[in-house]
Amino acid sequence: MVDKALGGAGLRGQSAGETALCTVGKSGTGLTYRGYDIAELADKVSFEEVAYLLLKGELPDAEQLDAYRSKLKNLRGLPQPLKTVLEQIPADAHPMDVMRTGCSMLGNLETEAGFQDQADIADRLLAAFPSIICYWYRYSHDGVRIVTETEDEQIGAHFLRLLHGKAPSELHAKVMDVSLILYAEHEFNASTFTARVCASTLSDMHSCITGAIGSLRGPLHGGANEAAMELIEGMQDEQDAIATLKQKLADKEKIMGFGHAIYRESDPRNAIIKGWSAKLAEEFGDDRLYRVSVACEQTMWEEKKLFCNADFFHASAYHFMGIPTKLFTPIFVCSRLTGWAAHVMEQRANNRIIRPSADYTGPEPRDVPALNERR
Ligand SMILES: CC(=O)SCCNC(=O)CCNC(=O)[C@H](O)C(C)(C)COP(=O)(O)OP(=O)(O)OC[C@H]1O[C@@H](n2cnc3c(N)ncnc32)[C@H](O)[C@@H]1OP(=O)(O)O
Ligand SMILES: O=C([O-])CC(=O)C(=O)O
Repeated sequence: MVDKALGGAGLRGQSAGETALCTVGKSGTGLTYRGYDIAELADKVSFEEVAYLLLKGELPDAEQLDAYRSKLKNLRGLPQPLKTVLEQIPADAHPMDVMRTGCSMLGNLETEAGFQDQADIADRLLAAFPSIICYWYRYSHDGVRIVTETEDEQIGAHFLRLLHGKAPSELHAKVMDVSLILYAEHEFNASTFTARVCASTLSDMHSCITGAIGSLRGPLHGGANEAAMELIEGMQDEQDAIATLKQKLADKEKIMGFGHAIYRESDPRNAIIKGWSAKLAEEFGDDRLYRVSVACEQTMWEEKKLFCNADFFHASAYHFMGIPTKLFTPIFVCSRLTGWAAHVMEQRANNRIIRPSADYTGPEPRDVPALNERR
């Protein structure tokens, strides 16, 4: 029998294809990448190892990991025409639009000549995305042209160094690494499905990823981490959090960072990022945002049986690390690029154009009236 919540509109509960990349809501804590449980990956490996796992099929051995990290480090520079484009984008642009333009522009400069290039293009985007967003942000907000090549082994630490102009603390580097792991892959979510639909027409990698960025931008998907931050930053304390949420629920407002299309009781990524947010709050010295977040979590469960998804505690965690709210969803892009590209490759390897049918609800067949007969 179809779970009511998983039936109906939005293709909910319907299989739209096969994947060997990920399971959501099935085994272990409820999320696996190529068979490995998310909790174990977040505990034991780095984001570069997860990227390798998703893009190349297996976890790397020590030698492969070293070589992969060196390769990515060498791909962090941006071509001058791309920097010139980024310098034209105003400071008040939405950073997700910057990501979309950056990816698309790179597609003009480093076009995928054929599918034999796909793995290299994916690696290039993985290395270049933090450079694109931070180059634009630092130029448009601080007036500096940053050097995007750094010696950081890990992409999370590299991102924080580009953003803040100094090496991150060990704790911040660790949390960024875990965050990138948590966001890397999630089966047939809206943005990944966008990438696969585009791939199914045999389009190029940059087009698939550019489309996926557009889908992730919305507040019902990746944009929820920014919306969650906007919600909690106005809350003074736990009592305020409870009262605000009850009012919003009474007004039938959607609370961003809660609920999920597939999970029914919890999102396994939440407990992990929540734990790191608690540690960051302690270090930050002011735990208000953590406390109000916990009050929101309890209230939403008591009132609606709705739970925090991956985005909710990411808001406080990123804030504690000094990351501006508008860069939250671009970080998601820097991570999910791995899942998107892996899905594009998987789609290409066993492709049939994705073209579902629709249930027609329009008028019965009729004659075209002459112009002077139309009202
Ligand atoms: C990384 C990610 O992309 S995770 C998702 C991030 N998005 C958000 O956090 C946005 C807020 N959440 C939502 O809008 C939804 O929960 C979605 C988009 C994630 C899933 O949507 P759906 O699959 O349609 O949700 P679902 O079928 O479980 O909804 C059941 C009921 O709960 C309500 N509901 C679901 N989420 C919320 C919420 N966050 N706040 C208030 N009510 C909610 C729905 O309106 C629906 O009510 P109804 O039956 O009266 O219409
Ligand atoms: O799976 C979904 O629908 C949304 C989500 O959590 C993700 O993409 O990480």
